[in-house]
Amino acid sequence: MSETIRPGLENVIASETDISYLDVENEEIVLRGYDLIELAHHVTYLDIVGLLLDGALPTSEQRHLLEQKLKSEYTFPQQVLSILQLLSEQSNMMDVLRTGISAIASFDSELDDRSREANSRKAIRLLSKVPQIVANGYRAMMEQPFIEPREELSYTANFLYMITGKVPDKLEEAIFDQSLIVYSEHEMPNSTFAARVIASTQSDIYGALTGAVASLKGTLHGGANEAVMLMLLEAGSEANLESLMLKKLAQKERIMGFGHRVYMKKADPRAILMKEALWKLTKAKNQPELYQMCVVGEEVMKREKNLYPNLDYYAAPVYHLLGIPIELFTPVFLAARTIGISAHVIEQHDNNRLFRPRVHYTGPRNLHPPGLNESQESKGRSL
Ligand SMILES: CC(=O)SCCNC(=O)CCNC(=O)[C@H](O)C(C)(C)COP(=O)(O)OP(=O)(O)OC[C@H]1O[C@@H](n2cnc3c(N)ncnc32)[C@H](O)[C@@H]1OP(=O)(O)O
Ligand SMILES: O=C([O-])CC(=O)C(=O)O
Repeated sequence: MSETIRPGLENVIASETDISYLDVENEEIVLRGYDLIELAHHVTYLDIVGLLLDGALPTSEQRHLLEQKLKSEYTFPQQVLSILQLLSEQSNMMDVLRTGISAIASFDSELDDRSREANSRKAIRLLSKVPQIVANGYRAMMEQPFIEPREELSYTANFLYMITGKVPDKLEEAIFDQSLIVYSEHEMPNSTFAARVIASTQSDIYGALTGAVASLKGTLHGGANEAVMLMLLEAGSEANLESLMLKKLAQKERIMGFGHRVYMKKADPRAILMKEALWKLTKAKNQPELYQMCVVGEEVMKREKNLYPNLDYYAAPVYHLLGIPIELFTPVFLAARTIGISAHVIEQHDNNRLFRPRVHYTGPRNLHPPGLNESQESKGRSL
């Protein structure tokens, strides 16, 4: 057995996949052969859903059918809403989401059918229901009345509407849609790996996604977008942000929204796209200070640590300007990533090999229970 250890499985190839690939050298996120950033400029989130689920970009007729299918699954079990209401009002919204996804599993009659067709149908159901858990889970915590999806709105506009209670304008909808695209899929991050590990036991797609939620909650992963916004609000101005960052760095703290296991010394292409989106939004909403503040933060980190922003750094202020509560930034990330994770679970089930790595053991050996002489052979417990 090879004894090479890669802590954090850094650079270890864990799977074969035809879903996506981070081509760091050429600064491209490859999504089923396309450049994700190019897609984000030219297609919608629903096209990405079709691409990830069926392997090809949908025609406009197929896109329409896909949207109809999603909307036909909007019905939501009242029992799950009641479960969400029973949770503590102090709950972290990712925990609420985790509970909600776990609970809706029991209402899916195809839960234990691992066929590609059934898995695809379950992915559609999840895409219809996860945004509702995000929006109504928050309402349950805030003791606000639940909100119903509106079928006359696009899938994306409805998601934002259910969160904010306000129908977004065209720019807000387009920028939110772009954010869902860039969050939709990213090769083998911790959450996707967690989902694939779970799916590799032949467990179901809901369980795999539930595990992925727990993974994404952490601040070294999806939780960073919320931490970024809290930092920006704490600073409140360009000058304060610089001094806050310098103080954190002097205390050897990590600055959320910077660095990345795969890109690390290169720009995250998605952050560049969200930076452009932030510029457009701050201009439309006449709030240039927020954009300027983020640019200063980026410059400080480049100068001090030679680190680049990741997607979470620029998605955070974008979500803030779209009126999304900070506690929902990471749940929205998960909702967008539901399609990517579903594609990975389907691929895992289609071509499965159980994940079961080994360890390099560093603990003691040859210990014996008290009272047993080292030279005596263990004869087992006499009962
Ligand atoms: C969409 C996403 O999920 S993207 C990730 C979102 N997460 C964050 O933004 C959290 C902040 N960033 C980080 O903690 C890291 O960059 C990670 C976890 C994303 C990647 O980390 P790793 O690949 O494990 O890199 P590692 O921890 O080895 O860092 C390498 C060096 O860069 C430093 N570093 C990395 N990121 C940061 C940061 N955000 N702030 C300060 N220093 C950092 C580390 O301290 C380390 O320095 P050292 O060699 O002097 O000890
Ligand atoms: O790729 C990663 O490790 C984290 C990330 O950026 C993502 O999941 O979008």
